[in-house]
Amino acid sequence: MTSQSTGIAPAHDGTAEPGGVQHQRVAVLGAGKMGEALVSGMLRAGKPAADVLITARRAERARELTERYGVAAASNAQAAKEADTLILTVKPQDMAALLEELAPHVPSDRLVISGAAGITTAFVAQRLGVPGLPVVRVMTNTPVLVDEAMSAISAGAHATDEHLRRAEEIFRPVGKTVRVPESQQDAVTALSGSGPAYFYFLVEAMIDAGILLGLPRATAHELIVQSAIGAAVMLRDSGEHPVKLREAVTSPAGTTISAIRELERHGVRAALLAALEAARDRSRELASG
Ligand SMILES: NC(=O)C1=CN([C@@H]2O[C@H](COP(=O)(O)OP(=O)(O)OC[C@H]3O[C@@H](n4cnc5c(N)ncnc54)[C@H](O)[C@@H]3O)[C@@H](O)[C@H]2O)C=CC1
Ligand SMILES: O=C(O)[C@@H]1CCC=N1
Repeated sequence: MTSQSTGIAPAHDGTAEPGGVQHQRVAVLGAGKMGEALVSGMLRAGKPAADVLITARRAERARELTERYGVAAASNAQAAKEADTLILTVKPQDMAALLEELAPHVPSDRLVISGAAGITTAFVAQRLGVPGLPVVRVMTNTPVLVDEAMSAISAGAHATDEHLRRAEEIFRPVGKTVRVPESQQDAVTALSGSGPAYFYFLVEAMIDAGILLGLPRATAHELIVQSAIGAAVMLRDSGEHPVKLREAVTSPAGTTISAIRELERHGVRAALLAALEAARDRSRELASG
């Protein structure tokens, strides 16, 4: 595919639009579930579709995204040439091959953002082999789809505050962002990257419990989902520690403490500690394939 066929001009660095808005072109390389969520988030946040490019392995997938969002599709090499910021959203296992394909085409003034679990900025920088190339690592999560993502952002060796700010501009409209040292990213991946899955797992188990207690599935589902939303909003908005919020539900000799005793007896807390440790360890392993 040529730039003529995408109808987009070569990359430019931060041209000021009328009104002073920075005009940066962003390419999402490997637009699967997370990549698509980011594209839709950037568009919801007001980024013009003309400033967003996607790449996909299958032509059919590229066509689907161009039709759905009005963004242009490109090859990986072309995206490297035409976008100021390259966001890599392939699976960790596909990262080495993507970087090998990109390496001859990435100019040193690009910002590369890796969103893959376990892949370090050093892994990306070493395989691209471009001296001084800024690389930022971001771990986000699927609530990016509803603008409630938790995205943790870390600078690689050559990434400056300005590069972190550019990454935040992309991820902040779709949720909350924090800056963390890269040494914490495997733990972050275990907590907030995978975190939504643990909550879904708990909700699924509690719906089953409702069935056990004789409730219709739809009723159990509605009761637990709304309780989860209510609890999440209280956690976020009250500023209270979860222990305090739990204590407020737990009446002396009441129902909640009977349930808590069973959770403790079955080692749910210990299971969560072990589970997140396993996720952290798996994140560490992913860069080695
Ligand atoms: N799913 C999740 O909850 C989260 C995922 N992540 C990370 O996001 C990344 C993507 O995950 P998903 O979106 O779930 O995976 P996905 O499989 O839906 O998307 C990856 C896409 O990359 C494409 N691809 C692979 N190699 C390519 C290449 N050389 N050129 C162009 N396209 C290529 C694949 O065809 C696929 O469409 C992973 O690295 C994962 O660790 C991060 C946070 C949360
Ligand atoms: O399960 C995974 O490997 C990805 C990374 C974080 C969430 N999902």
